[in-house]
Amino acid sequence: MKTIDLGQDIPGLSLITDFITEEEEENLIYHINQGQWCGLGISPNPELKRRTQQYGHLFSYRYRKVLEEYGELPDFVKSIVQRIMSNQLMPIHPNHLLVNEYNEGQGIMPHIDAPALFGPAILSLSLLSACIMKFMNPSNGHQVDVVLPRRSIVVLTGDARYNYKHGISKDLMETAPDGQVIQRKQRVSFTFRQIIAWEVPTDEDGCGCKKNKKLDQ
Ligand SMILES: O=C(O)CCC(=O)C(=O)O
Ligand SMILES: [Fe+2]
Repeated sequence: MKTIDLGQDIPGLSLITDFITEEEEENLIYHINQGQWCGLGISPNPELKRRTQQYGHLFSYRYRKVLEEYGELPDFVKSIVQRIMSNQLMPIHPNHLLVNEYNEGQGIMPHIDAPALFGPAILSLSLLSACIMKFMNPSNGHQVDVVLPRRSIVVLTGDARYNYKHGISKDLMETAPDGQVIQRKQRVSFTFRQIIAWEVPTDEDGCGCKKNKKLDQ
């Protein structure tokens, strides 16, 4: 495990490499392969252009609110959550786990995770394939590309969480700022978050984007 503080590029951004072992990665993939996927026409969240699974709570992208509490995060992530807490990566226990699958040619549009709904730390664990996460501050256009290696966890707090959009391109091949070429294969990510409210107050735009615009597809 090695912590890389990226605060010089974007305040509040850090990356921990080798956060999990290869055996742990295999075990996580084994368990999600037993789970129910949604997205790509399948409810809940049929409109998503990638497959997802949610644990802890069910968040609806269409209605931009939490619809249901499922209960505790599953046993197969308990040791990972303990590691998150013992390394003080989150101020409060995560109560939402979002699993995203990106096959070749799939990505996620630049977005800010709804500030009114999710807590101050957003963590994302990368499995099976590396990718580049693109950060962009809409108020000044500042852009930073960060390589997320396989089995690393990226931590977004402060500016990185609230003032920068993050997204992942659909490109099959990407070049990192250091010249490293990343060949995208199937990537699965585990995003750990704390749900702090079930819906955005009606007079507030909780996602940092235009009203009625879909949240983060
Ligand atoms: O796949 C990732 O690492 C990021 C996912 C993400 O940003 C999200 O679902 O809000
Ligand atoms: Fe996000």
